[in-house]
Amino acid sequence: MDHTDLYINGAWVKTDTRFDVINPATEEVLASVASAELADADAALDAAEAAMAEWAARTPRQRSEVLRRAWELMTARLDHFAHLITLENGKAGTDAKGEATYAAEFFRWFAEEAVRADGMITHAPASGARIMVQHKPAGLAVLITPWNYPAAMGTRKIAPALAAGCGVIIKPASETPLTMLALMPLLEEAGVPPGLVNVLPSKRTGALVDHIMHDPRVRVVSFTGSTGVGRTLLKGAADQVLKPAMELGGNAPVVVFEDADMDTAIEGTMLAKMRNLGEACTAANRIYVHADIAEDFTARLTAAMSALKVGNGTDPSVDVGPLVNAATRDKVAEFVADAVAKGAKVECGGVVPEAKGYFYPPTVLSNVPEHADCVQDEIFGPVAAIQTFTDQEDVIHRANNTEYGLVAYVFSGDFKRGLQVCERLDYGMVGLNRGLVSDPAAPFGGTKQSGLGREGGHEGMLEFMETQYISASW
Ligand SMILES: O=CCCC(=O)O
Repeated sequence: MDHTDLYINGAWVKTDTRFDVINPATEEVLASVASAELADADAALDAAEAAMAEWAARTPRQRSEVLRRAWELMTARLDHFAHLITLENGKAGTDAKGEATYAAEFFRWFAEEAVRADGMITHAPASGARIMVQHKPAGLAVLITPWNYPAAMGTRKIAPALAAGCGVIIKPASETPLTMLALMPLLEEAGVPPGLVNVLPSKRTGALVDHIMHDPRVRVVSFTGSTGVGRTLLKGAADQVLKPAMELGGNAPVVVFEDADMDTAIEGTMLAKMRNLGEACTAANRIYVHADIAEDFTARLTAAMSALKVGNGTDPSVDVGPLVNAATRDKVAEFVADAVAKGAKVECGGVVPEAKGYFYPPTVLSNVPEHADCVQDEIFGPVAAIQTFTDQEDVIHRANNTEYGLVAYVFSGDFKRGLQVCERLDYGMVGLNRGLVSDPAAPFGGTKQSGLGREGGHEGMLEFMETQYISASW
């Protein structure tokens, strides 16, 4: 591996302490990576502060052109990034290429948004003073990214921060720091000045992030990961009253009505379930199928899941790679064992293979009871848990009956009915006759315990900006 050290102020910094990154398909050590300490965080903060002063003073068009170049460069190197993603995360080649493309697209989208930081000027109704509203870069941002999308969850934060004029410090997941480190030479080549983007992998995540969040120069904390860690970060952010952007857990329901087109419903459910082998906060977690079509739906979903080839993601014929680590694989196996003990039927899969690697087979469970753990919590793996319903009001209630509110999916042949149901679902995003909502041009984010703020779309850049209002007379 070429880039395994800290990246601070445009330079590679070695450390005494290092940690191993494991290939989930082979369980072998892939690389030994530098682990940042608090002094490294201080150096990164100094570098980001200095670089941001010059970067924020550039015109929006100048910032936009650097981001556009980053998109061009990454698009030309998708295979390189996809390979790295597969090596450290495990996901299959098609998933990895999809992620690399998605990741690059955030640079293009925010290159286009950088020149659209709108404002407003109007008259105060009573005093007649001019009300002038503009958006300014918020300050330094700390970005904490997860292992499930080592590239895309980083670029979804870096691109809007840079578009807004902010400097950043990234703490990538300890399981998957290599992709983010490999992105740094590309950003240099695109014209990102030294110090503006710094990457600090670390085994001391909690202490490091807490230290950074308590530096008064930091104004934004942006995190993607579990709700539990999000709550801890929010508590830490409160001390400095940081702007939080939190993309947290999900428990996505899929509702398949009796009037749904079956091909669309199967294709959409497969995508919602198996994109990223289920290791996504958007993954279908509870599949509610109308009783009249449940038998047919279950048989067809089982056939589609059974047809997927499991193996090392570097093999181009493989559809499903390993899960990221043993703990994730074991948790998935526990969810299945719990559901079966409570009455669920295994339609396919459900057995951990003997071979090396953190593999879990695509699995379909039918007759899953509402009190099964996999209905209450995020599975984060390739397990489709099917339940049935007969009444529309009942299924809306069950779909909303969770502390999470990230994404839901609805399948119905009646567009009016589908939209009416979508509007009654308490979720930040809903897919109607689609199993994919993620799009750099759309505001990604959830309600309730699924988080605060939005990434992508027009809203994404505003997370890194402060609104300033000037009351003027002239
Ligand atoms: O897992 C979280 C995000 C996935 C996505 O952006 O589609």
